[in-house]
Amino acid sequence: MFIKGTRTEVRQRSPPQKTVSLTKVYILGSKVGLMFSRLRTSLFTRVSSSISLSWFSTVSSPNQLRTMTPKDLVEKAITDNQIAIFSKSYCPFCKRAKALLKEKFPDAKSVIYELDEMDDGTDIQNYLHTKTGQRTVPNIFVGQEHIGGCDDTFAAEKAGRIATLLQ
Ligand SMILES: N[C@@H](CCC(=O)N[C@@H](CS)C(=O)NCC(=O)O)C(=O)O
Repeated sequence: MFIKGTRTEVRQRSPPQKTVSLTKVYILGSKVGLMFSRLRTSLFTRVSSSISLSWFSTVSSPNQLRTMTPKDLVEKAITDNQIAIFSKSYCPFCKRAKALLKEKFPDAKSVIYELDEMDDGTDIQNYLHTKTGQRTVPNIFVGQEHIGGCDDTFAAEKAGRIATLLQ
């Protein structure tokens, strides 16, 4: 603006610094993130223990076997159990097969490995592929015999083969 030939600058005040409030937002964001992370961990722990307490009553937790090689883990799971299921927690075929076997054979000594939740899950899946020729999950063994995937398990159960293998 010009007044009497002299240039008068009209300076606007710079807005108040936002650093403090941004820092607060950042801290709040971190706290919310931490809360979600804790909630997720607690849910995971609860789900894992509820599975362990129901159908795998007589089997040691899969986590205790983590130091074994993939081959030893697979072979021990098969020899130590009547039913061994190599699964992935989110897999719908795995869910169907697990539900069927649990419903029809609730007393069978069983173990389920959720390969997607294990550090060496991919190595275990690779070993299963070498052993059985099957690349997919679920990969199921009953009475030390390879049954196959979900469809194979339903067919075997319908044919009475699983009941026979468990006798
Ligand atoms: N027909 C198969 C289908 C199994 C299948 O497609 N499983 C998927 C997961 S839902 C799989 O193994 N994908 C490859 C992988 O996860 O490595 C069965 O009855 O088991």
